Amino acid sequence: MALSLVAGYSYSLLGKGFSISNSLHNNHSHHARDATFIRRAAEIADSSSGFTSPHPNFGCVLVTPSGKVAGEGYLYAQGTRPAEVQAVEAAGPWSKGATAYLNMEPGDCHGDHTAASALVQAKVTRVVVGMRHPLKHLQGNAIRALRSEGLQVDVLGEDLQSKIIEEARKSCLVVNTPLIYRATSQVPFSFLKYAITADGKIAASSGHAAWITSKESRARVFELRGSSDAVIVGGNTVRRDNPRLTARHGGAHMPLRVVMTQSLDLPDEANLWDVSDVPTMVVTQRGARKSFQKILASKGVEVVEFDILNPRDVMEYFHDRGYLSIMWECGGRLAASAISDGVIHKVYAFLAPKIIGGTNAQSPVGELGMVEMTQAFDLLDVCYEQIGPDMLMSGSLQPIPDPTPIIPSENETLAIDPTVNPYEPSIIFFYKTWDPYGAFSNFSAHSIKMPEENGGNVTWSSVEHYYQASKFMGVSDSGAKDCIGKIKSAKSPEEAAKVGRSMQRLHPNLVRADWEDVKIDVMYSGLRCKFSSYPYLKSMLLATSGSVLVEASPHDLFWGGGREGEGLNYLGRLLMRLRSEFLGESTTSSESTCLAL
Ligand SMILES: NC(=O)C1=CN([C@@H]2O[C@H](COP(=O)(O)OP(=O)(O)OC[C@H]3O[C@@H](n4cnc5c(N)ncnc54)[C@H](OP(=O)(O)O)[C@@H]3O)[C@@H](O)[C@H]2O)C=CC1
Ligand SMILES: Nc1c(N[C@@H]2O[C@H](COP(=O)(O)O)[C@@H](O)[C@H]2O)[nH]c(=O)[nH]c1=O
Repeated sequence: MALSLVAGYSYSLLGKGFSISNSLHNNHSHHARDATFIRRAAEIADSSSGFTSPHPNFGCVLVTPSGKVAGEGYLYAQGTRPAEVQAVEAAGPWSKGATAYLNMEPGDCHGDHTAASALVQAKVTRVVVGMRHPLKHLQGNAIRALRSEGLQVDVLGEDLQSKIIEEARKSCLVVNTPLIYRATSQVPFSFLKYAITADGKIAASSGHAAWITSKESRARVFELRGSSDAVIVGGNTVRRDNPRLTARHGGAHMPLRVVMTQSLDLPDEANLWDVSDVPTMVVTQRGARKSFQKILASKGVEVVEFDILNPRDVMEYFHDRGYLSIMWECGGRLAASAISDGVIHKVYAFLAPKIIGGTNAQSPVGELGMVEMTQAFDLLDVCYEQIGPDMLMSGSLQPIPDPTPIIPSENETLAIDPTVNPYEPSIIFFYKTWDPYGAFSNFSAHSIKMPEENGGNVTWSSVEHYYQASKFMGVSDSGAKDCIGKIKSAKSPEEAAKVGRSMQRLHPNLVRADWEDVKIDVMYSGLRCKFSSYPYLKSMLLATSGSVLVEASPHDLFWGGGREGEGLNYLGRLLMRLRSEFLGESTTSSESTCLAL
């Protein structure tokens, strides 16, 4: 049973040990109680930080009418089971009549096994939502769906308003700051981290910087790296420090390592060129040192050229790549350029109790062109924390953008734009699961049941799990079976992709010999199964009729469309083929190998 009914205390199965005493409960207003549990939902929403790549953070706390926590859940990664589904399972019969506290409105509310359907089926009667989903195409949908099922839905800042509620709402904004940036600007959330001496230097005048801060501070830096999609340094830092930039924090997630360099005058040998565990990307000026670009590519380093290399264009590119959170770990020159471009949103300054002196020793931010103190940027929401002998000061350069929506009226109808010709073929882009049409992605949380060679059948958590595992199928080697097992038990599609790709690279002998010939068919059978198993997905696909479907991956030139349309877009093509088949337009209807779930 998920609930411990010790008088005045509650305890969740997740072992996180959260409780609220009856006396406290009795003494607080309803707002205080709602605020407490919303804060808790926001707190657990961040539980996967450092283990998976940044994604929208969802937490759910189910509370009985007497104020006891019956179940909790959080989203582990994109494409995994919703927080609400987990909380309802943990609460069992205690869900009935309970209040669900959600830090953010759920995204997907179509079909079964979604956050909304789980709450409805479990007979939850009230839902308190910390904030509406900030992405426009998802905003309000789940709230409307829940209300239409008769649940009372109270949204903080709309249905509930007070100082204590506003503070609780802030914790919801903070835990999804990167997503809010994605919704409100064309760049990911970025933070600048640096280590300085007490006299404000990031290195000695010689350029030597290892180390300014303590082991404890550097351990915190590893955590910050682990919570990011990418870590960026400039060319000088590579030449001077030969950094590794890995997240050695004990979590599973490793960010992409990025070097920004105009000259591409980088060493032939560097720690960052070892990509056996973590990928590296070099972003540079178009045409820079073509021969060195080839050397880097031969080592497995991705090189991306820009017409004019600058932080803003790089961040816009990273936004298109679906990244949510970026850490800048560069020196003062690049930091100043990024701040001037307006792409740095937060600063983490680690201050060590040391003096190094030196008139030529660098400071963490180079020339910004300011001449009077009144021009200085004031940091907002500043926090101070002692870490070992050092101090960490963090603060925002800009307030978190306000995602407050214009609340759509109940009977609002979509205005028709007369400039749009409905007969003109349009292009529908899809990529990350939280994008519009994100359900088309292989990483979406739709399990599929596929037949096995021995006549049985297997359920795969996502098309990506099935696709990656297929690389090793039919190979009579216990190593190949191990790979399949590891991919099958991967906790998320991104983990399945990581395991599959690294096994393929490290053990090419375990990959089926005909993989390159069959991979498109394998993908097609997985997609066919997915869209046949979920009627609402099939309808969604059919509704795109007349539009070209493109996987908007700017870097995958086989499955995706590429940055400038140079990709082969096989994923989009297969979906269009499937759509034709469903529409009965295709004469080459393939035999379905999918089993009903
Ligand atoms: N204590 C700390 O927290 C840290 C200290 N350091 C120290 O800082 C020093 C290096 O500092 P610094 O040279 O400022 O840092 P970086 O090397 O991080 O940044 C400057 C370099 O970035 C590249 N770059 C690309 N685009 C731009 C752009 N638009 N504007 C500016 N630079 C761009 C250039 O590389 P290219 O020349 O290849 O074209 C340029 O030389 C080293 O001594 C290092 O040890 C570095 C990081 C953190
Ligand atoms: N010197 C300095 C930092 N420097 C940063 O760390 C990088 C080295 O990372 P790695 O090779 O992974 O250990 C280096 O290039 C620079 O970006 N960081 C800190 O927290 N404290 C310090 O004192």
